[in-house]
Amino acid sequence: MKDFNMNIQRISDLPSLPQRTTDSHKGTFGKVLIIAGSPGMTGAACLSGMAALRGGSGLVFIATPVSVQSIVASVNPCYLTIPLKMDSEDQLTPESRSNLLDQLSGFDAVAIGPGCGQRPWVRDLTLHLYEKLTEPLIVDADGLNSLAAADSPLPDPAGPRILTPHPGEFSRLTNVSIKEITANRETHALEFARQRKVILLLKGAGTIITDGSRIAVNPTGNAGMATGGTGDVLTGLTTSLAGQGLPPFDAAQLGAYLHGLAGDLAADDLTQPAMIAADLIDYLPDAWHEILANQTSE
Ligand SMILES: NC(=O)C1=CN([C@@H]2O[C@H](COP(=O)(O)OP(=O)(O)OC[C@H]3O[C@@H](n4cnc5c(N)ncnc54)[C@H](OP(=O)(O)O)[C@@H]3O)[C@@H](O)[C@H]2O)[C@@H](O)CC1
Ligand SMILES: Nc1ncnc2c1ncn2[C@@H]1O[C@H](COP(=O)(O)OP(=O)(O)O)[C@@H](O)[C@H]1O
Ligand SMILES: [Mg+2]
Repeated sequence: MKDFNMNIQRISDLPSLPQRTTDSHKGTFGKVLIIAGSPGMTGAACLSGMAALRGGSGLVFIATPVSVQSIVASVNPCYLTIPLKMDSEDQLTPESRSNLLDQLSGFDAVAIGPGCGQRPWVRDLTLHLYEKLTEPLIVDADGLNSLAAADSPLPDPAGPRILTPHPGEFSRLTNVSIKEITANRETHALEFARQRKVILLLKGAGTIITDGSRIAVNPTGNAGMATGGTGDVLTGLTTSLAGQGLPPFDAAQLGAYLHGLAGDLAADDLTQPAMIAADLIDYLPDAWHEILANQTSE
């Protein structure tokens, strides 16, 4: 295999950041939608929504089941929420589905999966968005499980797709064992991205980002991030950057870098055992400081 490794040695190797001119307004930095959350897993929705805000999005909407909408809305006043109403078959009601789909073209990027649970509505919506959405779609967690459970082979997507599995989710997607994936991460990641025409962000120590030809191995992050919710944070961050107009590969690469850098800064202050996913959000400003300072100095 040709050596495509593009390890980020210097911050200037990173993709260029969205520029903030003095006359910018919240519409300049993207309006994103995150379809996330369910009873018992509202945290995933809140974490990804807050991460998208700290990623620099102008507007963040969280579409979540109406039964948990007030819980999700209560955690942070800066994102908005859209209620998802279910019928007796645990599918979206026709009104709720059309209301959501009618709004989609107004978003610059969409994410689905964090904390959704493996419900009929999640599978239906994930497969519909995966095939039809023309805007960038980030698929994580139960969105990935929906793709993995699909009866027929996945169609070529209508727009850019960023899939963000950990090895367990990737094993379900590929029917390759976790052991084999872990032993040959780059090979399996490259092949999947090339075959499915998507950006694959394979999480773990040394997260891999590939579009099937280019490949980058993320140098930031630490084992303190092995705590529930950190993947949900990455989904919000990646969606935010894609919503700000970064090409999908760059959004995934910069998202992973920022995410891991926030994790490293959190670990320095809080120790690896004591840090939690919410700390990554609190340390994103410091991570931005480091990246922005280096971008101007180099
Ligand atoms: N606060 C909230 O609301 C939170 C909500 N969350 C939501 O929970 C939902 C389920 O997501 P999930 O990742 O927790 O469970 P799942 O998809 O079953 O994967 C775990 C399995 O994969 C295996 N595995 C192997 N390698 C692995 C690796 N490197 N990293 C991770 N796992 C690895 C692992 O192996 P084992 O532990 O057996 O060794 C285990 O068998 C999802 O919607 C998510 O958004 C969470 O984000 C947490 C906070
Ligand atoms: N040992 C580690 N070193 C670096 N990063 C890690 C390590 N363990 C976990 N991470 C990162 O933490 C995140 C875990 O994602 P995920 O398993 O989806 O968490 P959750 O679903 O609980 O939010 C990924 O971004 C992964 O790269
Ligand atoms: Mg996850």
